[in-house]
Amino acid sequence: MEDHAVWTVEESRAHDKTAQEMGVNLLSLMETAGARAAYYLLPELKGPGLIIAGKGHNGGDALVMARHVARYRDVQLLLPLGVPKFPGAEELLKVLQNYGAKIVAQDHMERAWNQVSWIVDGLFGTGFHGTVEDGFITQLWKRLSQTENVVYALDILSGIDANSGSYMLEPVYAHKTLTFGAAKWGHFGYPGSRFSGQLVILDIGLPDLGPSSGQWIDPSWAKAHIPPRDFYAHKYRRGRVAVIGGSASMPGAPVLAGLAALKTGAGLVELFVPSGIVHRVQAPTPLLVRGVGEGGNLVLRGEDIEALKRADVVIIGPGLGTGVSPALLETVITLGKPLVIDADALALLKEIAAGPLPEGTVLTPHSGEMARLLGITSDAVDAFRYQSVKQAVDRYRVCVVLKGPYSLVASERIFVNTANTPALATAGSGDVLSGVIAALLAGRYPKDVTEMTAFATYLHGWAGIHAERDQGPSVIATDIIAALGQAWNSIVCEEHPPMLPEHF
Ligand SMILES: NC(=O)C1=CN([C@@H]2O[C@H](COP(=O)(O)OP(=O)(O)OC[C@H]3O[C@@H](n4cnc5c(N)ncnc54)[C@H](OP(=O)(O)O)[C@@H]3O)[C@@H](O)[C@H]2O)[C@@H](O)CC1
Ligand SMILES: Nc1ncnc2c1ncn2[C@@H]1O[C@H](COP(=O)(O)OP(=O)(O)O)[C@@H](O)[C@H]1O
Ligand SMILES: [K+]
Repeated sequence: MEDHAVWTVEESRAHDKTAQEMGVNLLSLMETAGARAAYYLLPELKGPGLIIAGKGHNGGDALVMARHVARYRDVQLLLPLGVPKFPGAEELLKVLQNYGAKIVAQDHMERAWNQVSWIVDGLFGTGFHGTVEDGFITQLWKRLSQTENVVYALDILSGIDANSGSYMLEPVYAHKTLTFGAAKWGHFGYPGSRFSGQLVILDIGLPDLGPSSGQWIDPSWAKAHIPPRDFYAHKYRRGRVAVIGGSASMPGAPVLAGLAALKTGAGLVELFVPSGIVHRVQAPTPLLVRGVGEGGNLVLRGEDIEALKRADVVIIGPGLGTGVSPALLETVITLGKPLVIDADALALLKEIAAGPLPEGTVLTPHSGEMARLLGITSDAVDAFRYQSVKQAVDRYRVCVVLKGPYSLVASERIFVNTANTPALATAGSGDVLSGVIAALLAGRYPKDVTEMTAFATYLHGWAGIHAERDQGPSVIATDIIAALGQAWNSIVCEEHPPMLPEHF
């Protein structure tokens, strides 16, 4: 059984259906889900509480949970959509009342609210779709958004679309989400991830259906994917990275990418920047710097191309600026080297004829760059991150990283980066990521590009976490580079990043 899977709604239903075909009846699936949620939560449920149950199976889980919790706590049950519709629901309701749980009438909701200290949301789960028209539910969610009580969500906070993370109701911040079988894409999408709180994955004995659409990165997975080191390597064997970028207004970006690549373990890094800015990037660093073209124009000459051919991986984009001809990218593609296409080079990609990109290439767009690649708005990318990254993989047939909190690293399967901190939201942080990815891909060991890139995003995330531990809110991109050493250590020690999903 895959331990760290992420499922679509369809995958979740397939597990449910197969379990039933194998002879586990629906009521016993709900029994396991509701009981596991109850006994996980009981130690932290202080005083009386309110459980909200909907009319589908998420409501069924809530009814089971209510019965188990009622043995130890005062439980009130709210049924905003009436009695659940599945066979056996009436009996579940009777039994939980026998155990002492009380059903609250809708017009007594306010009184019940004032008597409780925790609330469990079992209104909608993976079956939620569309918008909410029901006036009472809208009012209930408004009330919930203002509550100071602790809110727990069963499977997924009601109103979050489990395939995307888009959300339709008033903002409600769950303290924890107890999800069944595996995480869902909606837990990592936007704004779903904001409202889910700590994600707890409860094993409810569903069958193993093989590899899923993706997985979240777990510390043990990361440790197992630390690239091996050759004790006898010399700098030319550790991997050679070229960075093409820089412009009068952004001379620092290729330097950040280059330093990050060196610090991640590339043996040698050479920057290819417009001749006119060479003097501005020759800081006292171990980077080689080559001026290319005339003044501010970045045009590759024959000798530059020969130099580029010596690289194992070429990063193109950091600080490139907008006035560059798409022919530059076309030329670099003809080298056939694995590329990390970042920042302004992603805009060039949209303009060139769509031929196949070199094997081993990685695209690293943030939402805005992804929006331009796909010809949609960045709001649409944010609302459908899982779908957007899949679309980009289908179009370009290479590994694509959709950056942002819970970055998605995708090819056929999708990895979710679990090492996150807002400290990474600082100018140049993306340049650092492109350097980290390129250095890991340039290392000469057997590798899967998507797995290595997923590892790179996790390492970069950990560097951000350490930079924040050292610098508090004053992290800048060079602090992230400086913290890469500590980041490796955290991975070796299988340290847990903040808000890592828990598994029970
Ligand atoms: N995966 C597994 O193996 C297991 C899964 N389990 C649990 O099952 C859950 C999925 O159950 P589910 O399919 O019954 O859907 P659920 O989320 O309860 O809601 C459906 C109801 O909501 C309604 N509804 C929807 N949108 C609406 C709207 N906008 N406004 C108003 N109403 C709306 C919808 O109405 P309809 O669309 O049919 O008119 C229907 O009545 C899953 O999250 C997990 O908790 C466990 O029990 C055990 C194993
Ligand atoms: N709130 C956040 N949580 C986690 N990671 C973040 C957050 N904000 C930004 N990041 C990460 O920081 C990097 C920012 O990249 P990018 O936007 O390209 O920055 P820049 O263009 O300034 O270099 C990405 O790796 C992104 O995933
Ligand atoms: K729910």
